[in-house]
Amino acid sequence: MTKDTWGRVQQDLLKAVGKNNFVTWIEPMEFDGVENGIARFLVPTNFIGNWVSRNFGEQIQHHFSRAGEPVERIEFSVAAERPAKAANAGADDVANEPELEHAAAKPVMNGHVAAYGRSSASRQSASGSGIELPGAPLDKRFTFDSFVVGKPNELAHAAARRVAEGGPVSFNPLFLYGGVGLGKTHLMHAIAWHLHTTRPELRVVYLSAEQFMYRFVQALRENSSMQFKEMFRSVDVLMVDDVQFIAGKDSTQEEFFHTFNALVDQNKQIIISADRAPVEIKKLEDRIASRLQSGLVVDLHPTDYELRLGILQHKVDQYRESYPGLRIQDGVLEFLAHRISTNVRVLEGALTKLFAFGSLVGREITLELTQDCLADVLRASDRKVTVEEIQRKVSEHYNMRLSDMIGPKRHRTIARPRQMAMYLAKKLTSRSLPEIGKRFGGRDHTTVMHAVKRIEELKAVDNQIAEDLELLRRMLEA
Ligand SMILES: Nc1ncnc2c1ncn2[C@@H]1O[C@H](COP(=O)(O)OP(=O)(O)OP(=O)(O)O)[C@@H](O)[C@H]1O
Repeated sequence: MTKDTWGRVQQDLLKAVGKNNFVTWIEPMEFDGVENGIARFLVPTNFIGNWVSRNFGEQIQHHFSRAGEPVERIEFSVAAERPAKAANAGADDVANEPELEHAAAKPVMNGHVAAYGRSSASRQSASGSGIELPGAPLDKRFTFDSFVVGKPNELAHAAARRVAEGGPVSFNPLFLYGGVGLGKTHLMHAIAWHLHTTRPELRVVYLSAEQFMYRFVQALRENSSMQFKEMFRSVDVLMVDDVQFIAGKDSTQEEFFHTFNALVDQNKQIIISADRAPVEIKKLEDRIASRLQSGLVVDLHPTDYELRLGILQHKVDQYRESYPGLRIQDGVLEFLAHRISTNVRVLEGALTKLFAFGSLVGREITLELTQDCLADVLRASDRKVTVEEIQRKVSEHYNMRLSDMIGPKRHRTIARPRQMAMYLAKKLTSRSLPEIGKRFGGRDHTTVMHAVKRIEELKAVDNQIAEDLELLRRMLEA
């Protein structure tokens, strides 16, 4: 058995698994020979070894047989750490992002330390290297207790709780995604607070992807990339918010990728959030997208009426503790939950404004007062997308008749856009499945459910559909 055989096997694998997979998974493996039917490889991390074994093991065996060297088993061992990256890496990321130039050059504020569990002296020192653990401050209000659970967020909440409660790592990473203001950051902070109380010995770091990049670029400028690596690799739980930010920033992505692998390898928990699913993040390297999907991916759906009402009631209860005299007329919260369906942040803002106004004028908050005080917010949320608008835009886009959206035709050229319109209706409006079904010619809610699931599957594999959806979404939300 010679290295040439491995060369041939590699060529076959390249054809079989495609260039991206090949570069990400196969190329980093160093062939170490075959002995007694066992092919041995050195890999940079356990994570890569496990992944290759699970996903490409059989193919590798198959191609060895074809090359005349049958192997019964493949074994991986971890090679020594790779040399540090070139010192000028990362410069492009900043150059691509001119407004960051200034910020990246600034030292990261001390106030941004969010490492828990050690005394402040040891907090300063990750693995004894005299470096500060990075992180953003946590919002005291963002706890599990203050997170209201409803249908649209129950899965994300359950997953976050499971991670916070610890135990054997069952899904890593946890990837949370959803539209603006739906509670991603709140859930991440809640995990951090929970861990802080229950397992104070853990080093938990929460930061935005943007801060990750600042730190990285700063480390490169100061020639301290080794400390940077050590620092991030010494944490027990890493949370990175708004990861879509690193899309298109090549060196930061690369560094993030290595940090990610190193932590997963040590069975450390990673929690990531983004405004969309990994495959939908443009300019994110495939290998990163595939790793981000390798754990549990859950989305926070747009809120429904019940959840909004629950959140409002929760806020009112909290507010009552400080202002016992607060009086709200029946129906006001229902009115707000019905009228403001954009996102929770807007809903909260509206309520705060209303409370402030109510306490200023010292009166009961009536429906009339609400309408006066929140006229601008209510007008803005009137501009929300309707199912009818979605049907119109999708039919225009696919050059079909609007009547076919609600008609009985089942040909794919009509059925597929109809499914896409149902999917968009579910994602962009607060209508329930039966309500959407009704607007599509009285179809059953299971038909809508099936459409949503089908489109979800298709957009992961069909670029055209993913792009069309993105375009339509942008036009509708404009
Ligand atoms: N289910 C919920 N219960 C209580 N408050 C919530 C809930 N969901 C969101 N909020 C509140 O709404 C506000 C926005 O939430 P958050 O910042 O977590 O959103 P996000 O998804 O991270 O948004 P962005 O994409 O803008 O970062 C916060 O004040 C948060 O406390």
